[in-house]
Amino acid sequence: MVVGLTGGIGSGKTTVAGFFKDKGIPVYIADDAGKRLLETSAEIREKVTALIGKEAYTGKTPNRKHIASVVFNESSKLEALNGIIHPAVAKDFETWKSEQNSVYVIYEAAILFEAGGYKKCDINILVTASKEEKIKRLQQRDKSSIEEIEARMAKQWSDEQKKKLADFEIENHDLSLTKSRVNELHDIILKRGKN
Ligand SMILES: CC(C)(COP(=O)(O)OP(=O)(O)OC[C@H]1O[C@@H](n2cnc3c(N)ncnc32)[C@H](O)[C@@H]1O)[C@@H](O)C(=O)NCCC(=O)NCCS
Ligand SMILES: Nc1ncnc2c1ncn2[C@@H]1O[C@H](COP(=O)(O)OP(=O)(O)OP(=O)(O)O)[C@@H](O)[C@H]1O
Repeated sequence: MVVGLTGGIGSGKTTVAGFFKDKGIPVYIADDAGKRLLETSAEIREKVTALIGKEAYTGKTPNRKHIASVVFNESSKLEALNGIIHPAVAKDFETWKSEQNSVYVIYEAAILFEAGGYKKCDINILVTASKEEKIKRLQQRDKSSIEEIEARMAKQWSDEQKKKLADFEIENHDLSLTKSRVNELHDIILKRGKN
């Protein structure tokens, strides 16, 4: 089974994915794969340079801050970038999945619902936190400005929209409660795998 795991920026989805990993579950992080492919695929480099301009890369190294400043302020460019990265990530995930030996794997993606990836998952989990908590965590983690954070939030669906499509929610406030919820969902997923 493929279990999709998502949540808005700063909700704590990578932290939650880490708790599943601690239980021995293979975890694929689409954000990381996207970054790796942006760096290593010559085909993607060519397409992204054509879309964003020469400033997108310094040599072969992507200038992610510059790319982000362009796409999160211009929706058509974000859509085009998604159109370049998402099919490559989907292909990479299929290869990775075929190499795993587990009742289920976790597919962690920031825009699982927005981009439609949830349709390919057997179960979908949404990680939530309040807007204030998310902003506080991101400011601490990335030293991001409120404007940068809000520009990304504006490109994502609200939790209310996502909840309609999610099978389960993990409210991520207190980390020990989050961990217990992961244990509970792990048991539920294993049971489903047996049916
Ligand atoms: C624009 C890029 C270069 C910015 O890189 P950066 O290191 O600043 O951010 P990172 O990739 O770590 O993403 C951090 C968060 O930004 C948000 N975010 C990233 N991509 C998107 C997107 N396409 N739409 C909405 N929010 C997004 C998510 O909440 C994500 O968790 C990068 O995010 C990117 O290539 N995005 C487009 C491809 C994509 O959708 N990747 C994510 C899943 S494959
Ligand atoms: N329950 C929590 N209490 C306090 N801090 C937390 C909690 N959950 C996560 N964090 C911290 O908040 C930050 C954001 O968490 P994390 O990176 O897991 O979120 P994310 O949803 O994957 O973020 P992004 O959307 O940017 O990829 C991290 O520094 C993490 O250590």
